[in-house]
Amino acid sequence: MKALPQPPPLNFEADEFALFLDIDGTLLEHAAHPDAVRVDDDLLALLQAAERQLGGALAFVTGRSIAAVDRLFAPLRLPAAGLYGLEHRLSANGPVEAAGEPADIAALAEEIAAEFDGANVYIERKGPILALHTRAAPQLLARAIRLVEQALDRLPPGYRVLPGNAGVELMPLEAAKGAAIRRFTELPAFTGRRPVFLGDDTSDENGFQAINEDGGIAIRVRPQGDTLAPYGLGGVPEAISWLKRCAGYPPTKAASS
Ligand SMILES: O=P(O)(O)OC[C@H]1O[C@H](O[C@H]2O[C@H](CO)[C@@H](O)[C@H](O)[C@H]2O)[C@H](O)[C@@H](O)[C@@H]1O
Ligand SMILES: [Mg+2]
Repeated sequence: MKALPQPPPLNFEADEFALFLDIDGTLLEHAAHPDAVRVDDDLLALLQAAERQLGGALAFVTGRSIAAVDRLFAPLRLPAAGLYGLEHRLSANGPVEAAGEPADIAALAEEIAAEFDGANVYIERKGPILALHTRAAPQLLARAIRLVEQALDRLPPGYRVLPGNAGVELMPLEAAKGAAIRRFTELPAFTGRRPVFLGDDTSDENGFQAINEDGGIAIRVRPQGDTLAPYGLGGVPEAISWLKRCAGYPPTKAASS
């Protein structure tokens, strides 16, 4: 694959951009368990500065639940689309439109937990989405994917399986980051701005597609294989550095006084 060019630095203060951020693999390095990632004070301060400069046009767009995002980034709260857009919080202090766990997904979660009893596989129950994490037991990835694919045949229509490098997720068809981003771009705080989306994963490609169609800037972090994003950044440190340049962070003494 041809190396992607780096995105040009943007001026977040220019009232021109709306920023959408994936979390894992984009802002945070991966860890063996979803709860093992850490948000440091520097990242929090960067996000706060960016939110201010963008006039509030900043949102997380993630596969995590919004409750999990809030725990991670406390005390910072941002507008967020969680569960690939099945959950929304349209403004920083607004209510969360949460998604519950259907009975058939609850039953499947119990069944799969029994299958992997004693194995180092983390089963994350996220309302209508079931994620099996095998990062700590890579030899079990193929079995996890097989189990979820077999389960798909027994579920009512409307679900799909999204295999990854370190796990597999079963999710409703309407869970898609592109639609999640577009929900924000219709809001007063975001509308009329050029959307910019940073993501690192297959599940972000649908977001890149929407961003491309809407004249925005799509950036894939640690690009591997095909991507719809025209720009790339080498990894989490490069993504953070680029965001810092765009936000002029940390501020120089003259700028902050
Ligand atoms: O859309 P994202 O913000 O990138 O979230 C995607 C998933 O992130 C989390 O899982 C991933 O990160 C974990 C921590 O590094 C890692 O242990 C796991 O293997 C990864 O899949 C989160 O737990 C999921 O719910 C998100 O869907
Ligand atoms: Mg990610």
